[in-house]
Amino acid sequence: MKKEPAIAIHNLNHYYGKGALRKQILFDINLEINPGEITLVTGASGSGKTTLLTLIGCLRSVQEGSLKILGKELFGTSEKQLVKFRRQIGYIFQAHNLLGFLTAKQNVQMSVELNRDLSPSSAEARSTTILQTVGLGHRIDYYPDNLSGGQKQRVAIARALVNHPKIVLADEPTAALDKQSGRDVVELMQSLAKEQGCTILMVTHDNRILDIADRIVDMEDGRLT
Ligand SMILES: Nc1ncnc2c1ncn2[C@@H]1O[C@H](COP(=O)(O)OP(=O)(O)OP(=O)(O)O)[C@@H](O)[C@H]1O
Repeated sequence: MKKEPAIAIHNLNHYYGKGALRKQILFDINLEINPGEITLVTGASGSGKTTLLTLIGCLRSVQEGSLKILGKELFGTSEKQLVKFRRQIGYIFQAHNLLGFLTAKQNVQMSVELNRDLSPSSAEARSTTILQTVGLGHRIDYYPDNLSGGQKQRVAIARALVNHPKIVLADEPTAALDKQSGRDVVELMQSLAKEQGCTILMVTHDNRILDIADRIVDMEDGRLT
C-alpha cells in the first residue's frame, strides 16, 4: 500500500496585496513529500520559498489550491484549526527567536508546557535530556546572550524537536553560522529526524549542506522547477 504523503500540495497559488496591487507570488505548486524525507528548497531571493514554508507551517491561510499536511486539508480551515495543526510542527528559523530572559532549558521547557499536558518536573527532565542530546548538557542554565550562534541554533533545534513533531520546517537554519557549525547543526537535525521518523523541509541558500537531502527542489519566480 502506498504511504500517505506527509505533505501533499496540488495546484497551489498564492497572492499578496489587494485590488490593483494584488500580485501573484506562487504559481501552480505541486509537491508531495513522504514521511521521513528530508527535502531542501533552494532558489533565488524573492522566489517565494518562505511564503511556501509559512503556508505549509499553517502560519498563513491557503487562498487557492489544495495543501494537506498529515492527511488533513488546510484549504478552508478555520484559524482555530490552523493553531491546532501548528502543534504537530516544529519550526526552526534563522532568527532563532529564543527568549532572552529565559535560559536554554527554560526556552525548551516552555515549548513542552505549551504543547503537552506534563507536570513541570517531567517537562524539565525532557528539556534537559534533549539539550544533552544536542550537545548542550553543559549550557542548560545559560541565557541566549551567553551562547554562540551555533549553540543558540542548537537550542532552537532542541525546542523544535522536544515534542517529537511529525514535520519540521526550517528556514535558513545555517545562514548565520560558520561552515563547521552549520554542518554540525544540519547533521544533528538529520540524525534526530531519522531517530524520530519526522519529515523535514528546509529552505536554504547554503550549498555546503545539499548532500544531507533526500531530495532538492528549486524555486524560480514562484514556480517549482
Ligand atoms: N507580506 C508580504 N506582502 C507583500 N509581498 C510580500 C510579502 N511577503 C513577501 N512578499 C513578496 O513575495 C515575494 C516572495 O517572497 P518570499 O519571502 O516568499 O521569498 P524567498 O524566496 O523566501 O526570499 P528570500 O530568500 O529572500 O527569503 C517577494 O517578491 C516578496 O517581496
